[in-house]
Amino acid sequence: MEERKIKIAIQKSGRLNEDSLKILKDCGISIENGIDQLKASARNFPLEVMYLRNGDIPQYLRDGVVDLAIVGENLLIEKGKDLQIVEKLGFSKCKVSLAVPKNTDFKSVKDLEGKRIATSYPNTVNEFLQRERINAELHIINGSVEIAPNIGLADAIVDIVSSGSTLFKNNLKEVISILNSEAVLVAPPQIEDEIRPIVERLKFRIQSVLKARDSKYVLLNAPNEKIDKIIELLPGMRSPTVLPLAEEGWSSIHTVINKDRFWEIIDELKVVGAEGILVCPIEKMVM
Ligand SMILES: Nc1ncnc2c1ncn2[C@@H]1O[C@H](COP(=O)(O)OP(=O)(O)OP(=O)(O)O)[C@@H](O)[C@H]1O
Ligand SMILES: O=P(O)(O)OC[C@H]1O[C@H](OP(=O)(O)OP(=O)(O)O)[C@H](O)[C@@H]1O
Ligand SMILES: [Mg+2]
Repeated sequence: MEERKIKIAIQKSGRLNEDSLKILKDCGISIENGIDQLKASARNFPLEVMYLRNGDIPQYLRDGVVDLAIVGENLLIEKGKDLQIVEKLGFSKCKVSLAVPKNTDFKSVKDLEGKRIATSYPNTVNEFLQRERINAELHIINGSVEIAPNIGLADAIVDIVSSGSTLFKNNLKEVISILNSEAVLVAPPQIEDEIRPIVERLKFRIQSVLKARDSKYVLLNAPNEKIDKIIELLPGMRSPTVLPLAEEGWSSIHTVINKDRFWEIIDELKVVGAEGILVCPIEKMVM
């Protein structure tokens, strides 16, 4: 009997497409490429990719057309509250924010009372307005929401903000951040027993890739009398590796450092006497 494959939905084109395929590739899963194709099979993993519109994916998951998907977390808040997050993926980070024309004197959320808000995310906005006990009029538009205030269609907008340059170009300012989002691996409310082991295998690989993306492998040399001080500064997976150098009285120390704390630790290491510091990317980290 042929092994059951899991079907994963990836955005057909747009913000999530490239990084979604990249994370699968980094998991060692090679997919025959073809953006014009609707689906593609992995050569070395029981997985089939279906290229779909982001906005359609929640319904495909519920209908069982696909078993998993990569979408923006903001989409779940908008139309996928019943779906479950299997893993947060760390890319496509953005906010869903309320913005108003730059020259608007906006003091608080109360200023929205009776105003017109343009958005592509009506459920998210309605939930926000209810929470804040505000009545406002929604204008649902599917794209280029940021031009709505300039053409007189709305007093405010709610849309995705990342660098802020779209707001800037349209003379708008962000006044309230409603939620934060990043790409997530999602599943329907119930994962079928038959595919659960494959989902777990994929999740394990993704976690190894994400941990590696967050970490650097650091090698350095130090005189033996400085080793204790240096080790105090190093987190490491368990504890750092210390190896003798050919030169008497010196050692090489190897460890793993989280990229967020990286420069801070390197500066401290130099101060206590580390030399010849090498920093290397890590491909996978299996814990
Ligand atoms: N500027 C951005 N920076 C970072 N992430 C973003 C940005 N814009 C959108 N995203 C994230 O990527 C997801 C997909 O956005 P994109 O604009 O590519 O597709 P869409 O128009 O929502 O969907 P569809 O595939 O249905 O056309 C969003 O839900 C959001 O999570
Ligand atoms: O803060 P920024 O970095 O400017 O990003 C925000 C913009 O990015 C998204 O649009 P996208 O470029 O995906 O185009 P779309 O409207 O066609 O989806 C989003 O809808 C905003 O318009
Ligand atoms: Mg968009």
